[in-house]
Amino acid sequence: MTSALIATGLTKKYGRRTALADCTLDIPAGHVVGLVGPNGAGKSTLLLLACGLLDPTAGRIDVLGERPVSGSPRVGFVAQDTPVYAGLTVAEHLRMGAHLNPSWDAALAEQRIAQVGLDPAQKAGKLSGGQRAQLALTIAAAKRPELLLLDEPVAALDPLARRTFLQGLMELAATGMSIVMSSHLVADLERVCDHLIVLVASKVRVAGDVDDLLASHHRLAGPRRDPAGLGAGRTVVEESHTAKQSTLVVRSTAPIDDPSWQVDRLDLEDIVLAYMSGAAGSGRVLEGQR
Ligand SMILES: Nc1ncnc2c1ncn2[C@@H]1O[C@H](COP(=O)(O)OP(=O)(O)OP(=O)(O)O)[C@@H](O)[C@H]1O
Repeated sequence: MTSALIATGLTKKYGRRTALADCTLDIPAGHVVGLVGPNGAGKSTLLLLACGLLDPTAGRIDVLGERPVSGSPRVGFVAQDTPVYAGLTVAEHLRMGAHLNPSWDAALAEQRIAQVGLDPAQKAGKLSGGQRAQLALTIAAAKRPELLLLDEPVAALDPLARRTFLQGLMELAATGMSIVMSSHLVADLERVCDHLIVLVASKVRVAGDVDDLLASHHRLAGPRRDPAGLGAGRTVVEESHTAKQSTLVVRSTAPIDDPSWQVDRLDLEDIVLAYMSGAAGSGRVLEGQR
C-alpha cells in the first residue's frame, strides 16, 4: 500500500492550546478517504498541516513521501471556509489559477464552471456559499494535484448541489487523484468514499476500507449477558444493557453463530456513531484479539 499521508506522533499547539496531540495515522493513496470525528477532534488541523499551511509543534508528517510545502503543485486544498477573492470574478479566479499553477487544466476548469452553472463574469463576493465552494473545488481540481484535501466541502451546499459536487469528486477520483475529505455528513461519505478514518481527540478510533468496515460490524441484540462470552476475535465497540436485554455493536470477521443473538447489519453512520460515542473509548477487546 502506498501512502498519501503518514503522520507519526504529530502534534500542533497554538500557544498553550493543543489542537492535535500525538496523532499517528497512515492514509492510503489512490482512494477517496473520508475523515470523520466530533467537533474539535483535530481534522482541520491535520489537513492544514498536510498542505503545509501549518508547521507541526512536534512529530512528523509526510505527504506523498515528502514534508508538506505550502503551494505544492502536487497537493490541492479546499479550506473549510472556501476562501475566494471577493473582488475578482469567476473568470479572473481561473486566470489566476492558470498563472500560478504550471499543471493548470484550463479545459477542466471551464467545463466544471459551466457544469455547475457559475457565471464567469460574476464577482466571487456575490456568489452564494455553495457557489463559492464549487469555485474553490474547481480551482483546486484544475491544478491536477496528485492529492486533493477537502475540509468539510459540502457543508454549505443544498442537497442537489451536494450531489453534483460529489459526482464531480468521483470523476476526479476516477482519474487516479487521491482525495481526503473531512465531513460530518456520513451518508455522503458512504456514497463517495472507499476508505474511512474516524478521528476522536487526535486518535484514530477505526480506519479501513468502507466495504470491510460494513462487512465486519454488526449490531447484536439478545437476552442480557456479559459480552465477554462472545468469544475470541470480537471487539465490542459499544454496549448498552437494560435489565433484560443487551445491545452491542461488535467488530468481528468471523460470523456470529450464537442463535440467541439477533444480528443486524449496520450502515456507515451507525458504525461511525458507535466509535464516536463515549463507550468507544473503552471498546472491549475480547481474548484472542489482543
Ligand atoms: N487557531 C487556533 N487557535 C487556537 N486553538 C485552535 C485553533 N484552531 C483550532 N484550535 C483548537 O484545536 C482543536 C482542534 O480543532 P480543529 O479545527 O482541528 O478540529 P476539527 O476536528 O476540524 O473540528 P470541526 O469538526 O468543528 O471543524 C479545537 O479544540 C480547537 O478549538
